[in-house]
Amino acid sequence: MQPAIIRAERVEKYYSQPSENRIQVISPTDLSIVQGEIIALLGPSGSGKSTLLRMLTGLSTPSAGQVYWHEAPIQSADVNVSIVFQSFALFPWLTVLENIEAPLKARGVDAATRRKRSLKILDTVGLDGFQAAYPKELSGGMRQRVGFARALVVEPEVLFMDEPFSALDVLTAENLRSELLELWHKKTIPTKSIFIVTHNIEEAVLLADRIIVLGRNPGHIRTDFRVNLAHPRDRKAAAFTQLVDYIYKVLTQPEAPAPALPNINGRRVRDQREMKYQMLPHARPGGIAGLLEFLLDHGGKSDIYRLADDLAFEIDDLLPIVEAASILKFLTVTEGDAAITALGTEYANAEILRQKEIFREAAVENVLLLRQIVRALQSKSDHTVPEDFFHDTLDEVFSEEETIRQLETAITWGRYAEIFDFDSTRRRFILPESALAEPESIFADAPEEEEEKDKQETGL
Ligand SMILES: Nc1ncnc2c1ncn2[C@@H]1O[C@H](COP(=O)(O)OP(=O)(O)OP(=O)(O)O)[C@@H](O)[C@H]1O
Repeated sequence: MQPAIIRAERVEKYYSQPSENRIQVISPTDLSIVQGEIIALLGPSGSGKSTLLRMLTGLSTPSAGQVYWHEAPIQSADVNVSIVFQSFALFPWLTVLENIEAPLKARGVDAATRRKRSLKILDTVGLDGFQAAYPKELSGGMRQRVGFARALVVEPEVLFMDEPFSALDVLTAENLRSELLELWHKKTIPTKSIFIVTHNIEEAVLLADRIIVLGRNPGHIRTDFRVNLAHPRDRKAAAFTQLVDYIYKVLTQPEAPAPALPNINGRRVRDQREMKYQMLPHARPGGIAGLLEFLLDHGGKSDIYRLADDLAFEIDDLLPIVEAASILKFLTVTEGDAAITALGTEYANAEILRQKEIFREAAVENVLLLRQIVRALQSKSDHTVPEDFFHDTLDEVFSEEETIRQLETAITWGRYAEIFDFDSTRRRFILPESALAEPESIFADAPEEEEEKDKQETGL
């Protein structure tokens, strides 16, 4: 799976009651927020949506389990999130501009920078001209714009919203929703993920890339699925109403197991919790070769943090390279140590052409996406396949942004190792002449057996 920005592992929440000992509000729950997605959290009143949101932001500590921020325990991490509340939660005694500046002031940002950043975001959310107004002079919609501006001014990595539109009239809510989507899709805001709690099923289907529905007594995830509909979404489209109906069914049958996910446009909607698709780390073959050569020159084994220091790499830049080398079985990682394997040693010592050959065999054997590309190319009489074909498969598992990155990495690896050619004008994969001569040689086992095994492992 894709690395999580925030990951909740078996989190639970209990509250003490004067009459009883305690009540459980959330039962053990796993949930990850990854880059590039808008998640909508739906559920009946009292199912624990706000409680879960507060734990994911680090505002509230789970009674059991742990929340991680970039894999570090959230309580000790430098968390960069903001929350937009239903009630706007503005300071009535401060002007619009001062309200927006407040979180920057709390973070110790100097006055000149505060002013500059606040004016810029004020402009982005359509509040120019209102900087000197007080909240009570504003309509609900304008107040919530201030709420958005105040949340966005700190450039949060994850933007949380707790029913942000439910105190607004229908038209104002619609207007703000589409403006938010525009900021997100045009990347006007650097926010990497949005998590929105809502009661409104249509709002969830309009906005979200992924929808989670909670059940109650105690709160638990009943369904968690990806919404693969292009934007702008049409409320009247069959696929849209099918999803709305499905969620409605889940919510109105609280005691029954969640009904089966529907088929949308001929494809079954996937439960996110079933997804086991391999995530390709974004490393270049040159980087992998460089790492192996360095390891070989330094005794073949090293602590990964030490390695980052020695190479003057940020750990976050080194980890994908280590992971890629590990997927290819060029090295093994145990207890924080990376150790080069016999295959890795052979690769590091080989001449360029032999290196490509070793990489090709390792990549096709160990990387599912590359295997699927080769298989598709071999099955086509013209030995070409459009990129879109794989885009659609990956889209079921990854966000749009990650899907593009997965394909970019696969193309880089495939081209380097001469597994396939890629026509970047027509966005098509092409089987090279050399593979055509020996079509089966690229698979260790018979293709059908391998294909069956891949399907069983990934469900795709
Ligand atoms: N501080 C608290 N002390 C005791 N119980 C609490 C506390 N906060 C929340 N609860 C209880 O936890 C349960 C979940 O509350 P929460 O507000 O998270 O649900 P919700 O799904 O967000 O509800 P709503 O949709 O009505 O906002 C409710 O039964 C609520 O009464």
